[in-house]
Amino acid sequence: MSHSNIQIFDTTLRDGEQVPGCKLNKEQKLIIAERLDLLGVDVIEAGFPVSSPGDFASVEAISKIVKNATVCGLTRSVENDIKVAGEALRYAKKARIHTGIGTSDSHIKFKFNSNRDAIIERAVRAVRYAKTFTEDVEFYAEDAGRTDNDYLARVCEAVIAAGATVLNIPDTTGYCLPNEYGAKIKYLMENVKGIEKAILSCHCHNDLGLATANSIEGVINGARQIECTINGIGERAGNTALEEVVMILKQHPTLNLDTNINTSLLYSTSQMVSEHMGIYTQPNKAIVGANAFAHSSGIHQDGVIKNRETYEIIDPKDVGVTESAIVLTARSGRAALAYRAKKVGYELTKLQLDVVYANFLDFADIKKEVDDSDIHQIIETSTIYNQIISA
Ligand SMILES: CC(=O)SCCNC(=O)CCNC(=O)[C@H](O)C(C)(C)COP(=O)(O)OP(=O)(O)OC[C@H]1O[C@@H](n2cnc3c(N)ncnc32)[C@H](O)[C@@H]1OP(=O)(O)O
Ligand SMILES: CC(C)C(=O)C(=O)O
Repeated sequence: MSHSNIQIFDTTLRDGEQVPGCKLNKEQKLIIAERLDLLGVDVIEAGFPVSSPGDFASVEAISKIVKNATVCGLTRSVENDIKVAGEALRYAKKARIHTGIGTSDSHIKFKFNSNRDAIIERAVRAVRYAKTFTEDVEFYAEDAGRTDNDYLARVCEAVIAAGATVLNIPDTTGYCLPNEYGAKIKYLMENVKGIEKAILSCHCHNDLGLATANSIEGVINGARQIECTINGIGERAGNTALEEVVMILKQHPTLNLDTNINTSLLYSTSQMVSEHMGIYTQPNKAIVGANAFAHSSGIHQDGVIKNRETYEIIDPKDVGVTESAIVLTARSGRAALAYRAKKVGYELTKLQLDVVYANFLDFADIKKEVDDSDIHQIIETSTIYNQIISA
């Protein structure tokens, strides 16, 4: 079976930048946009042009420099938002306007004090107007996760008829269970007239820690685009993490789903975004966290030294990490100590290792991590040091 391509829509510069305290200036946005283009994302959501003169200028500047990806600007279903986005995107080689409106009963009642039919009319008007600036118009049905499927299908049909080519089905509040989100996508694939003229997109939030799982269920059920951010940053608990969905699809070839991402740039891109945004990445973060390829317990270390695959499903080089780390702690065993001692120049016999290991445990019990200089000290202060160096 041939593989289907999943489009990666990166929204680090838009939804990612909605994180409190992580303002980026134009220069930083340009650096990140260039890197995303190199990484191989298909779409860069560069900002929300009507929101401020600074964001307009950033989207315009990004449009001028991006070579391969489509550059996208977000709008509400408001004529002036769309006009301003069209202007900001006018230099892009490939431009997309992303417009939309809330479709859940909660949004319709409380945000818009409106009704279902009127919301469809506003959606259609927005898409038609966006089409006067670019052929590539994506529509988001905000809070689709809590929108009932029949009405959502009606919205989708109406905006496809108006010319939308991508239908974004956001789980805006991160509410859906993976099977529910997958079933929603399946329902739309099976019940929306004209669905063959558009692709469905997953935009999932992480309020319950399900953003990645939901996005994967979405593409398994027929969606062909995932909206995500580097390190999963984004509004509240964040968005689907780009590095996670990309590596899931790569590590599970039986899903027959591919992306265009150059995965060897994932780690350095994560570091770059974290530095510019001033947002620290948790050490246990999947794929790009400092501990993602670090082993500190003896049984695991022994396995990894014998064969990396015993405890690693990803080759660190595939994501741009040079090598796995064997971290020495009080939970480490002899195999790990011998491995690290060899790296700093000591080839220990089995007998020598037993003696040095006893010394090591005293040391490790009072230190969080035993480093290279500690290893020298442990060996130099051991009773058999002379025997080790004369060998
Ligand atoms: C789920 C998401 O992530 S959506 C994107 C969220 N990102 C942002 O909001 C960042 C950019 N936003 C902004 O800069 C500002 O909110 C602006 C410029 C868009 C609007 O600012 P203001 O005009 O001052 O409005 P404010 O933000 O207070 O309220 C939002 C208004 O937009 C309306 N609105 C919200 N979403 C939509 C939509 N998709 N389509 C049409 N109108 C909408 C609200 O109903 C409200 O209108 P009201 O004042 O008539 O009640
Ligand atoms: C604007 C839309 C796509 C969004 O960010 C959401 O619904 O979470």
